[in-house]
Amino acid sequence: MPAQLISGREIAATIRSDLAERVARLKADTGRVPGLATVLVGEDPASQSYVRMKNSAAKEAGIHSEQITLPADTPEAELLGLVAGLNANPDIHGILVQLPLPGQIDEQKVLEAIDPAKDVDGFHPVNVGKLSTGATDVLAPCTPWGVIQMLLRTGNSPRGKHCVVVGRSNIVGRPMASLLLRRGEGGDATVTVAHSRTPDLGAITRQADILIVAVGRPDTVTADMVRPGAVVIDVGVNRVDAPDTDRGYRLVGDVDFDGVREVASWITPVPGGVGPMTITMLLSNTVDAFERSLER
Ligand SMILES: Nc1nc(=O)c2c([nH]1)NC[C@@H]1CN(c3ccc(C(=O)N[C@@H](CCC(=O)O)C(=O)O)cc3)C=[N+]21
Repeated sequence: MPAQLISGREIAATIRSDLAERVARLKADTGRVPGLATVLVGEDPASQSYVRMKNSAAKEAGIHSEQITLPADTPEAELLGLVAGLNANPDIHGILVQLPLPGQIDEQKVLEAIDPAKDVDGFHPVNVGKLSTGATDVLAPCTPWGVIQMLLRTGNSPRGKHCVVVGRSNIVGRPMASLLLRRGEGGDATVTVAHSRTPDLGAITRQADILIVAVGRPDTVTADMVRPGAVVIDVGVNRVDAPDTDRGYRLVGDVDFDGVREVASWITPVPGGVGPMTITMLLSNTVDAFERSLER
């Protein structure tokens, strides 16, 4: 029997409608709404489309959303100045600087300039440090946080399971491992982290009850690398040429979907899997950041 699909699109829609209700209630109670600022430097088409999707999703949930677009040759100092202004802006509770940034800008410096309380990406070293020391009152990076929600909402709690994470990036692999290791709901897993340079990757991935793949290369995981009955989460979003389509490309994940779906018990599609959850958890983090700002 082929694997059941984990529809990120459906789970995201449920969470977004809950968020919209939460925002409406907060607005009735406080007269204010959460505010999100997205900053895009340059004109990379994929980044433009992600930022557009983030803004429209925010507006649909009733979140105030501002998009700031700067030219590709913006000096680092100017971007740092913009971030300082957003840090001081009482109508903005979440700041997202779209990555990657152009070469003249030191990404780490920009991420460190964002007020940790407004860091809805969860990339500031203070938030990274808190998460990796097990804090639960922290803004968690959107993609791995979305993966946790997908697991919980399909009855696939990671508690007591062997989770294998393939990929060690700061935006997915490392925070994914931290979340799975945390005490409490969504955590309590046994975690192995592997990556593209792991020799005999299949020997590791075949041990997984839950296999999470975030490498950024199509066909990184094939059917022979998956234990029958495993849950497979595909974080990859790769554009591959497809001259016969309108857009000229097709999106595929890091997992050989057609092969692996015959072996796994559950699997996420691409598109319609983790991607929509990433955007949803950004909204969720923005509402959380707003609520915490009210408590201060
Ligand atoms: N500061 C920062 N934060 C990010 O969260 C961030 C970033 N920079 N840079 C780039 C990556 C990538 N990312 C995605 C978000 C949504 C989809 C998504 O919704 N994908 C749809 C399809 C979209 C399409 O059709 O192109 C899907 O998978 O169904 C994908 C990728 C966020 N990122």
